[in-house]
Amino acid sequence: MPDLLEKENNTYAGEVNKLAKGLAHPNVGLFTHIRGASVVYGNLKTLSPKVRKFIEDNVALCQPDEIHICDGSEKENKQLLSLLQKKGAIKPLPKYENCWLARTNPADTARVESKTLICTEHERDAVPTPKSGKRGGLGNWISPANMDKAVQERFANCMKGTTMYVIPFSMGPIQSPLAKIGIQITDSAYVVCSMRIMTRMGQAVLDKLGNSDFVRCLHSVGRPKNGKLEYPNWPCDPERVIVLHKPATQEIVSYGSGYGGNSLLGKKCFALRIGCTIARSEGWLAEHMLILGITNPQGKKHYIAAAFPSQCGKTNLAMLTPTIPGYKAECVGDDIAWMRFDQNGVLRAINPENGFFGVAPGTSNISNPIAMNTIFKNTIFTNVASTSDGGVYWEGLEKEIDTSKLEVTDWKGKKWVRGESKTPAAHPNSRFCTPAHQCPMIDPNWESPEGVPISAILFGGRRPHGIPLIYEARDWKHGVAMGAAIRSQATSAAEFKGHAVMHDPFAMRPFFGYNCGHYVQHWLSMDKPGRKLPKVFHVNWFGRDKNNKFLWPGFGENSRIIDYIVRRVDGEDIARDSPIGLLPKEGSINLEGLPSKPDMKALFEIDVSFWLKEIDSIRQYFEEAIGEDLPKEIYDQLTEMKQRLQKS
Ligand SMILES: Nc1nc2c(ncn2[C@@H]2O[C@H](COP(=O)(O)OP(=O)(O)OP(=O)(O)O)[C@@H](O)[C@H]2O)c(=O)[nH]1
Ligand SMILES: O=C([O-])CC(=O)C(=O)O
Ligand SMILES: [Mn+2]
Repeated sequence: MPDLLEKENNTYAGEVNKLAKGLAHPNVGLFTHIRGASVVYGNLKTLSPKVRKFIEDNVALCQPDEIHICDGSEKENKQLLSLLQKKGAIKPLPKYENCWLARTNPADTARVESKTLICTEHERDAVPTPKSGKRGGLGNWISPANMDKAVQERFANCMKGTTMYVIPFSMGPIQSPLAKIGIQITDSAYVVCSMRIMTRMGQAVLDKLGNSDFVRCLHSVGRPKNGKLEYPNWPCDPERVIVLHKPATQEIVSYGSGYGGNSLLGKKCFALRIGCTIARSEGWLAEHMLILGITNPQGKKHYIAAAFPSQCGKTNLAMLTPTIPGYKAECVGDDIAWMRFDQNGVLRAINPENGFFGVAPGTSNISNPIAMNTIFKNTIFTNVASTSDGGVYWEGLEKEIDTSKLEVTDWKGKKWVRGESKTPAAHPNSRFCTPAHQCPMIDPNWESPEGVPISAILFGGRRPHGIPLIYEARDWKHGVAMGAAIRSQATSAAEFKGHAVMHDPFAMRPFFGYNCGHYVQHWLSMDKPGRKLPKVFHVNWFGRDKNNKFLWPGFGENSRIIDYIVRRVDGEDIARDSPIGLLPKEGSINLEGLPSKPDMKALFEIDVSFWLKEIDSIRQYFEEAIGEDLPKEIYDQLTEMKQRLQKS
């Protein structure tokens, strides 16, 4: 494949002139300049002085040839998609409507936690002080001077010969008082098209912004130091990847990766890492949580929010198809929740995103029919396999796509044969990026400016052994301790190998924007007079039996647990005490109609020796990773639980 990016005439203006005559934005042709770079798309006049200054500073740094100010229009989107296609960065999937496939450099397929840093004056503001030099794994710190250096080293002249895109975007519905605005600069059209799906993007955001401040986001896919691109279709610089956040000035800088979690800066970087620092100072919560609406057979509706680590079932639960009769589920969000108590003391949540960036493998009509009814139009797929009929394929679709009659090309672009090929067809962290409004069960209130009221919060993770299917916190403090103590098997969402059980407080380990201990303190501080605190639960869909089979059928059958939760919220007397929290009374989980009875004894067994060990390892982790920064109340919770277990 020739490196089209190298060619001078491959600039955006060149493309527009050659390819897209008549499609171009009215301002193309009326070139103006910012520091020598020509504005080839968009209207400089609509930019506030602050936005203009932000662009100017970064033009001076990155030295792009051209500047494109995104308006978010359909026309613009079409142009960029055809540009990406021409460059070989994406290919169309003609089996579906307006769907595209991107294959990344195989070295750029997931978030890189070790290269994700928080920049503060004092290290302790960003990360907890670990005991005696042990690495805590709860974030990485960088000093302001080193951040400046890292930026200079990577960004100086990094956009020479290319186009700089300026993306104004809103996290949250533009008119919501809970929404926040960012501007992302990037040199990737893939990022622009993806941001258009994942956020509210374009001119309307600039109109709303006026001359107010915004979160400053700078991104470049970068280039290796030697200038050689191993995968010209997917420029990146894996060796020098870095994702930086400076809460004090609300700045995000990301270099070297085009993969969503590192490059769509509205998502993890803004909505979680910077978001949680804003939330802390303004008294609310920015969380790695799905938001689900659930209406019971009597017509009463509740909303729940749930935090599970990456690849642990948020999207699937957010798109639940209840298997018990009379229940209706509706989706507000699948990954991030911004929540604040209103003047009536009700916790209200918005989904700051506008689309789903979901894990493809495992998604099927059996596991998640709702996702399957969402993703086959206007979607960008990344690192899935493709089929000779212009469709997509991944592990989990074996029963739905007969690959014996088709040729399959794996995520790396190689021929793949089921049963013969030794590697998976799709990358385990391959994703779909799809508009939320296409979801057939999207909640009528999903864009409600004031947010939806939250009745229950769930924490969970992948725990093969020892952790029951569901248990309930005794009170808020216990619930906060539950969140802080989340552990889960590693997945392919980040760079870790294997399935070791890792600690992941609040499912936020990769996403803390400030010291995790202070974060836990912030959660404790939510308990104020006059507030209706949600009930807190811990769930585990991933328990396994002796043969390593899942004990619980999961997916749609999780509605049986959601049913139990909303009945608890409504005050039903169906829980019993146990040393670890409240467990369902026998017979209180509706199992009617399940094709085979799960082993409820195994699903709810409380093995005292397991739990004593579990508590010791959690305490050890807290002491080593968070130390004195963790509030004493949380250590007390562990002590009390241990005493209860020892008495039982
Ligand atoms: N056994 C079992 N697997 C599940 C269940 N729910 C989800 N999974 C699997 O877990 C994997 C990840 O599920 P997702 O719903 O995409 O996870 P997520 O938390 O949204 O992931 P991120 O987008 O990385 O944050 C998929 O392979 C699912 O098939 C369940 O109830 N039981
Ligand atoms: O950020 C990403 O890569 C995708 C995601 O939702 C997660 O990992 O939680
Ligand atoms: Mn996620």
